[in-house]
Amino acid sequence: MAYDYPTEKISIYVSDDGGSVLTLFAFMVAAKFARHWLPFCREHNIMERSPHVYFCSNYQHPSSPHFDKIKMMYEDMKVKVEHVIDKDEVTDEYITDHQQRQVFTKWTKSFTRMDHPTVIQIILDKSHDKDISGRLMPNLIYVSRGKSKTSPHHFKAGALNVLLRVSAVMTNAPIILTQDCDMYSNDPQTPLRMLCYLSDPALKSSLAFIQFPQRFHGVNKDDIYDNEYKLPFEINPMGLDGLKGPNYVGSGCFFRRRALFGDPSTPVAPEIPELSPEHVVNKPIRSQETLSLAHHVASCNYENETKWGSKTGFRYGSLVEDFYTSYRLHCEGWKSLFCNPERAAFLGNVPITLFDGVNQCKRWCIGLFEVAFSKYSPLTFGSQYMGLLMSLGYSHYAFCSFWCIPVTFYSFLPQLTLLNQVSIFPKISEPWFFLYVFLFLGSYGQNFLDIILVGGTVRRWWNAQRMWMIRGLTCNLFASIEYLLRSLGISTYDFCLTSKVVDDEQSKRYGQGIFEFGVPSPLFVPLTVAAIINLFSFLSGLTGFFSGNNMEGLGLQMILTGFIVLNYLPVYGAIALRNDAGKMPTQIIIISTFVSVALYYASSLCLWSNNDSSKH
Ligand SMILES: O=c1ccn([C@@H]2O[C@H](COP(=O)(O)OP(=O)(O)O[C@H]3O[C@H](CO)[C@@H](O)[C@H](O)[C@H]3O)[C@@H](O)[C@H]2O)c(=O)[nH]1
Ligand SMILES: [Mn+2]
Repeated sequence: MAYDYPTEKISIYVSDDGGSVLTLFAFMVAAKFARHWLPFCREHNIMERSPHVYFCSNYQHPSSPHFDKIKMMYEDMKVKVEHVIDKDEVTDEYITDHQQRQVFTKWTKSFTRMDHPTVIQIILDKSHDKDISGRLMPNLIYVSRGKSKTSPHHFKAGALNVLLRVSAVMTNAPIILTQDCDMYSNDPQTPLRMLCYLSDPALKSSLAFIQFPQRFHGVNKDDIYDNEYKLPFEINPMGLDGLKGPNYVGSGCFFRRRALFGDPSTPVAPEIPELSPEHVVNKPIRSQETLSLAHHVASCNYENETKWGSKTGFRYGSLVEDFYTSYRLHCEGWKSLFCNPERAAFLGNVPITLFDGVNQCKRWCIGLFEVAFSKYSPLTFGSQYMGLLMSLGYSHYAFCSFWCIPVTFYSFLPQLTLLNQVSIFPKISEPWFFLYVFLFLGSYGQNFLDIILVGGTVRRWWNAQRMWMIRGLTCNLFASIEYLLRSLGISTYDFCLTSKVVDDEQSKRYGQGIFEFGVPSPLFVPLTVAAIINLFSFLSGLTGFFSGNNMEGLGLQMILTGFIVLNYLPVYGAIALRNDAGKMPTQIIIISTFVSVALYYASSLCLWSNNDSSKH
């Protein structure tokens, strides 16, 4: 709302997919505060337009009565919202007028998160609502789409399509910014940057969207979980920008509305003319007609037998609706652009526990598999419609979980054979030895350069490569198994939201750079087994060397195992040295020990019988 842009041209649609009366209440209170906040930002030319960030930051705030007053208002607003959240209901004391009471009556007894009618509430209307300086305010509209247990809701893509339709009926602006609930705008000038591109006549006809990188606040010093994901959010998009453009990453992206309705040359007409990007809205948003049409297009059955999710709007069929939508747009012939200004345009939250991080990654990997093995697979369909390089770019993501295969092999095979003193790699004297060394140094060297060149540090690189290793045995592995089970019809999956809850102890440990396990989840078993086997294998190798056994040909295995042990130091700490709530849960340690011992015996049996048969 506080962008440096004519306010009467901005409309904000807030999607509350959970349908919570508390969210609506919070926005009503926030809108009141905005009447003071917007003029305050303009007058003092403030860069931090998120009040939370502004008041938390340590900048030199002007110490004027004006500042103190607005800070007090902000605190008041916060207390009000927190109070209502604690009570878990909007009590009468907070309802100021009849109109508000009217809205809240929509939350009847039968209203649940998964089953409720549409609620659309105009909180601010740019044709009447003014701020305290007399300027008109942007539209602020709360939308909670209708839901029923019997109709599919398609997760975030479904929510975005409802916003597309409701906004078409009410205001139909040609440019749309999508923004996640856990992100905020960090630069009031962003719309101007975006307009430079979108109004360029040379680009205009085929430019579908402009993607700003996902950047984050609150990442700890060395980014222990590689939450910044520099590769997919910053490094790769720069490369893709030289082809058809970066993929959409779900947030911080400006779309041309037209791009969601057919390819650049042949528009796909929506089922009612009011939804067409060409439609000119000529009724006030509060008119009965507009409101009832808006409710209609937001209802849970509206999409039945329409092209929504297949030919128009955000596409359905993958948990990574962002990736999939931009993939289909690129196939249709649209282009995109990457805009990466020095000051982050948007900043978001990161998961602060390993469990949340790998779970988020697991959802992405499953979603990517859904694209990889769909009839629109980037390898077959993609290479036909957008060229080899672009389709390789998309395939590289779509199939990324396959990393679990080499990572699993390299985490167990050299170690188990080392424990049994069997050599599997070439000896130092053989020429093949240098191929291994070259491949290892080459891929690690490239990754190192990539990260350093975008301003990363050596420690950040180290942590990023460690997380790659950990993801191979957690999210990549489990995503592959779950995808397989789903394909066989054994299970289904869900969009597990990334946790937005803040636990003080967890935040503290995250701040200190301590790995947080804590949750007794099967996700951690392969990782723990690998940690145990690598440690024992490395120790047995060391004793072998020092006691003068014949260790010829085991050098590479020793180096690899030592490297993995070094990477797993935080895992050993979590298993043996810690006592806080974030340590490795005892169940996981016990199960993993059993599995490790079993693996060791199984491997010895295999290798002995092999040896025996080769002697015969
Ligand atoms: O059924 C749903 C599920 C999610 N959301 C919204 O989707 C957004 C992203 O959800 P979040 O839990 O924050 O997931 P992340 O893993 O952090 O999201 C990343 O991954 C998603 C794809 O899986 C992208 O859409 C996001 O933009 C990207 O930030 C949030 O605003 C949610 O409110 C819905 O509206 N309805
Ligand atoms: Mn998120």
